[in-house]
Amino acid sequence: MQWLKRGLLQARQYATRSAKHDLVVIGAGPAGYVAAIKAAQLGYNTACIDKRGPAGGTCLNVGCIPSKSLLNNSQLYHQMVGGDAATRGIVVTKGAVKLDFGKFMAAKEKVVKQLTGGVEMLFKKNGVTYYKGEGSFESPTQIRVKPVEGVKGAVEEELLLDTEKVLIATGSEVTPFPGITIDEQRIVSSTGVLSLQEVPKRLTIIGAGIIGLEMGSVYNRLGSEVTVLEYQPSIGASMDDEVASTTQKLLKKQGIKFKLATKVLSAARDGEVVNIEVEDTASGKKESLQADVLLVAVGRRPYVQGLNAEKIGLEVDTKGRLVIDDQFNTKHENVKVVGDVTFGPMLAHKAEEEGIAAVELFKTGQGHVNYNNIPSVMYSHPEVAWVGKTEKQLKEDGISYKVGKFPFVANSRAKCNQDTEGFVKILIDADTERILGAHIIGPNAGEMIAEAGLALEYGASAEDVSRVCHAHPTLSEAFKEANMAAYSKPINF
Ligand SMILES: Cc1cc2nc3c(=O)[nH]c(=O)nc-3n(C[C@H](O)[C@H](O)[C@H](O)COP(=O)(O)OP(=O)(O)OC[C@H]3O[C@@H](n4cnc5c(N)ncnc54)[C@H](O)[C@@H]3O)c2cc1C
Ligand SMILES: NC(=O)c1ccc[n+]([C@@H]2O[C@H](COP(=O)([O-])OP(=O)(O)OC[C@H]3O[C@@H](n4cnc5c(N)ncnc54)[C@H](O)[C@@H]3O)[C@@H](O)[C@H]2O)c1
Repeated sequence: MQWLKRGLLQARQYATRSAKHDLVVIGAGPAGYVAAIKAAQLGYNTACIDKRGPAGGTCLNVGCIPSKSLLNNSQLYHQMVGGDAATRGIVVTKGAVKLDFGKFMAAKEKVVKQLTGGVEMLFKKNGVTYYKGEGSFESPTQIRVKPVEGVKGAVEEELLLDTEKVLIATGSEVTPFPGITIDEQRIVSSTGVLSLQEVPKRLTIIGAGIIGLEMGSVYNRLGSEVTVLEYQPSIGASMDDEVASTTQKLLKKQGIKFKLATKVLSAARDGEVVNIEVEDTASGKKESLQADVLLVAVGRRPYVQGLNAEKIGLEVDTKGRLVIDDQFNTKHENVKVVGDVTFGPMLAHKAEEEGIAAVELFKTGQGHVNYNNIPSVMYSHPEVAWVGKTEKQLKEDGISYKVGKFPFVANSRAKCNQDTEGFVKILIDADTERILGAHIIGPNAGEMIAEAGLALEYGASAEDVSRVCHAHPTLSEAFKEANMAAYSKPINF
């Protein structure tokens, strides 16, 4: 009997604990956490798994949120020390304003902690079970949760979750640059650049996309000599061409140096210095550069490591994205995929919309995301924001269009704010005058683009927007006037 007792005890020790849920969401980033909350609200017994520990994914931990804290506070600092305060009659005694870089970084960490903690509170409030651990497929209806070393609050032993439905939201990771080793000290990714120990004297950035330009703006304002190396002949990834060239002009005026059409041949750390070899793609001329910190920001790629997606035969395309149909379905009818790990722009708000739509599709069979109406915002100063079609896309699609433009220099609020750089550009269908795209470079462009999104969603014409009473004096009057310019004439320019 003694041996039987011992055997039973051992079996109990080795048996994997299990739990049952209606829906398991893998990943607690903007796609996953929003989906999990929505699912719980719709009555599903929902679990969410994340191996990072703190919820919120890339966006809250090492993306949108920390970068916007640094952008906001560096702009404030720059306004005080860069002479801007003086032009407003605010006297800042030379040397009186100092940067406490430790506290500057602590402010960023505080907001990250508040928001990631906030998500975990929302999980509790809505009855979502949160497992801190790595989720992997055993079968389409069984997910194993494994402990993760070093993660506070992680599950202590493996769990097996039985579930009816699974939503994959495992996000993305930094795209490596072949031959360049990231040490997150001197050669950093977007994660390392958010946590530097000091302001580098020389910061070189590979990639003039959104991360490169946002982080370049931060350190340029703090006093670094910033050089951006870009393979393409223009900056700003998918921006409208005219907006991209204006953005480059303004960032150059702020002190950022650009080397476009430039191929990076190699980069390696030598003690405290990073040596970079580049080549001009037109002339073939080679050049050696030195930096104190090198940021590699050449994009992000889908992340499926540890998911065991192959065990259930999920398809991955040549770019590493999990393949789905237009309702987020994989080959298994109970497994859907949303966010950065699948098709579409890698943006937090796109991921959130997909999370909600996928859960609604599970529940009711109805759910939708309008991919022609996903805004993009670059949080530089001035901000750059756009939604809908660019001129280039309209030309490629053979759609005839009209352009309405209005500069902020003619907007009274921008004048009061002494912040007049940039313009609003509206693209409308030449026949119907329906709005097809909006492109804004200017103060608060990121807020203003929501009005364009609303107009686009409801099929508004430029005249519809122009006949809506906009408060005076506001920056949004520039949006109204650009619409007037598109179908008729503006008043103030
Ligand atoms: C520096 C930077 C700034 C950015 N700024 C903005 C911005 O201002 N606006 C914007 O819209 N977008 C921004 N982005 C992009 C944005 O962060 C992403 O588009 C967004 O986070 C994608 O959400 P997601 O939920 O799909 O994936 P993620 O946020 O990447 O979340 C995926 C989560 O899944 C977890 N996970 C992965 N595999 C497993 C597994 N097997 N088991 C358990 N957990 C797993 C990961 O730990 C991660 O927490 C920024 C990105 C960066 C890097
Ligand atoms: N404000 C925001 O919404 C925000 C902020 C940061 C990041 N993000 C998202 O994060 C993702 C990643 O951002 P990112 O800036 O790394 O990518 P990105 O795609 O925006 O830009 C990458 C840039 O690197 C360039 N590049 C690629 N290979 C190169 C090479 N070998 N040499 C030189 N240049 C090269 C590309 O031409 C491009 O201009 C993007 O999808 C972006 O949407 C969004």
